[in-house]
Amino acid sequence: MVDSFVWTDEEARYIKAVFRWKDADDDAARRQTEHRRHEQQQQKPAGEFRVLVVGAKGTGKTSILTRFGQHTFPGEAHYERGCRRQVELADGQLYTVDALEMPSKHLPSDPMLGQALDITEAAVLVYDVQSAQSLRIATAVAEFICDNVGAREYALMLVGNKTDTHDGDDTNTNTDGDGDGEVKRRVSRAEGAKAAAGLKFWGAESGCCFLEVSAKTGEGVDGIFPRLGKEILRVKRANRLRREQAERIAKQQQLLLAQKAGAPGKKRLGLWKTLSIPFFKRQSAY
Ligand SMILES: Nc1nc2c(ncn2[C@@H]2O[C@H](COP(=O)(O)OP(=O)(O)OP(=O)(O)O)[C@@H](O)[C@H]2O)c(=O)[nH]1
Repeated sequence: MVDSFVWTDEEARYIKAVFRWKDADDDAARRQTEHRRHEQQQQKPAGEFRVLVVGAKGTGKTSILTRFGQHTFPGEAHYERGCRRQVELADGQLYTVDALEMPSKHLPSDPMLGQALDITEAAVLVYDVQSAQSLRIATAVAEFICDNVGAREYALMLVGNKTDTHDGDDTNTNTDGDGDGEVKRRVSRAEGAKAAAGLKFWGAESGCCFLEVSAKTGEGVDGIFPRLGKEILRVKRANRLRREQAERIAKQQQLLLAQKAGAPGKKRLGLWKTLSIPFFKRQSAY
């Protein structure tokens, strides 16, 4: 077979058999995936997450949602400003994610952002790794959210998009503004991670979650919502524990007050009770 480019009948049969086997293998894998998808569709989701996707203009919010919802990069024909999809968390449970983009033109409007916060329980803050300004906007939005949600449970995630635009170097590669027309990474992964760590939110010791992705290649995008879902559950658990602890303390205080009120030496008996006590016992009743 090595010496000749013409296969013998036996070789041809062998090759065909291998390909058939490969096809069968692929078919089995495809059937398994479809079966799993079907099973997931039948499975009742354990819950639902309502997520706001927010960030400066052109950071790739629409592209991320399109990649997440339709597994494509938006062309001229279709794009997503909101989508609904199920994700599986690490514990194997399915959750429905309802993700909604906040158009960047509404970003400077506090009431608009406030309304969007009211109907969501988590936000993905998107910045473009080619723009330090977009990271500053994302952190400013995070601070606005922290100030506005108050005691309400809310989760955050910082996402650096467009990682495909650099050559894999993790450092800040172009700050010289040499005008060569090529846009490079202006925010290193370390800077993004540091910004996320600085966003202390809902008792997260290490700051908010952080991820770098590329909506164009799809890298990392599928990790956003399962990770955020996990964070939402953590925040909810932390809030429930906080509430339970506050209730426990309040109960203990009530008990202490009740004990204090019920402890004052001997009680003075009413007249009727006093008269009903035999005479020889009355003295000791006072
Ligand atoms: N190279 C690259 N380009 C991207 C990526 N994501 C988005 N873009 C491009 O960035 C531009 C803006 O993307 P959009 O998804 O429209 O950004 P947006 O944040 O929704 O924009 P606004 O709605 O205008 O705020 C488009 O030209 C996209 O093709 C990415 O991961 N890599």
